[in-house]
Amino acid sequence: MTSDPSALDGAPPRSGAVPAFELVGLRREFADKVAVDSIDLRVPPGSFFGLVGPNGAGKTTALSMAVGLLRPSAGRALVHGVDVWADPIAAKRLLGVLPDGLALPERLTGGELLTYWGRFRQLPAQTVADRTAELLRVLELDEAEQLGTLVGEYSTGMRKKIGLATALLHSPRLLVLDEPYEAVDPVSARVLTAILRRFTDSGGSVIVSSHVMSLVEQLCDRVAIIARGQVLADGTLDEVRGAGTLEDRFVELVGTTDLAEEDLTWIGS
Ligand SMILES: Nc1ncnc2c1ncn2[C@@H]1O[C@H](COP(=O)(O)OP(=O)(O)OP(=O)(O)O)[C@@H](O)[C@H]1O
Repeated sequence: MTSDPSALDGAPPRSGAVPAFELVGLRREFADKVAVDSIDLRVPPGSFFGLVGPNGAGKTTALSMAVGLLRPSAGRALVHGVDVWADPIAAKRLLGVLPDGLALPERLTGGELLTYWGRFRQLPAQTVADRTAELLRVLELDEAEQLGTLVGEYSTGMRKKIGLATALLHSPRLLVLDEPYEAVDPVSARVLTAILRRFTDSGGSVIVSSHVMSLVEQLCDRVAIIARGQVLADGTLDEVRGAGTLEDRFVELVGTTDLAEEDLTWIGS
């Protein structure tokens, strides 16, 4: 990874390569609320990028606009130079997405869902069959498949995993994953990390959103901290966290809400 101090605080890295992911003045209002306030971000190819921020910071709104799920009020989102809103078909070929609160067809098994998804993506039938079997095995969903378990009967973590499998199936160049580790058990989390690392090692780029600073610190080589719809820091992990931890930097930028002596005194009374 490049270590470019100009990448701090929203300034783009100087690298000439087309970014894997770029947001330019991306903005979204809901009535009179500004959820995402004209943000700029550039993520070089091969990055493992973490988007962190407190609840309500605008992470899901920004990522939803960036992958073509939510129309921006203003600005642009580009995937490997392709404008997601001007050329959605080309952009979506490059993109694998795990959205927040993914709506899945509940009456299909995981295998049926992947088969349907692969055909919808116009992949050859044999490729879909091979990748489906492999993904179900690696993500430990094969036993549920053998039992005929429907996606509607999946646990929250299993739903995350099948969602990730749909994002990977067409072998995209960029993965955008909203809270991929949420509700995933530690063993599955290791498998997920191994998959994502293999993906970046082979030249793919990953964007994850998370609240878990230690996880982002362990996984990501680039980070942005967002709060109140604005990017407060952006750069390599070392640039953003400086001499302390990412959590220290996060708290310093975002602020804390301390529990006062007189708050919630009725608890345990
Ligand atoms: N459909 C909507 N209608 C109105 N306001 C919305 C809508 N979606 C999001 N918001 C508001 O936009 C802001 C950003 O929300 P968003 O879900 O993007 O935050 P987030 O960083 O993903 O939060 P969390 O970490 O809690 O998931 C919040 O104030 C939220 O209330």
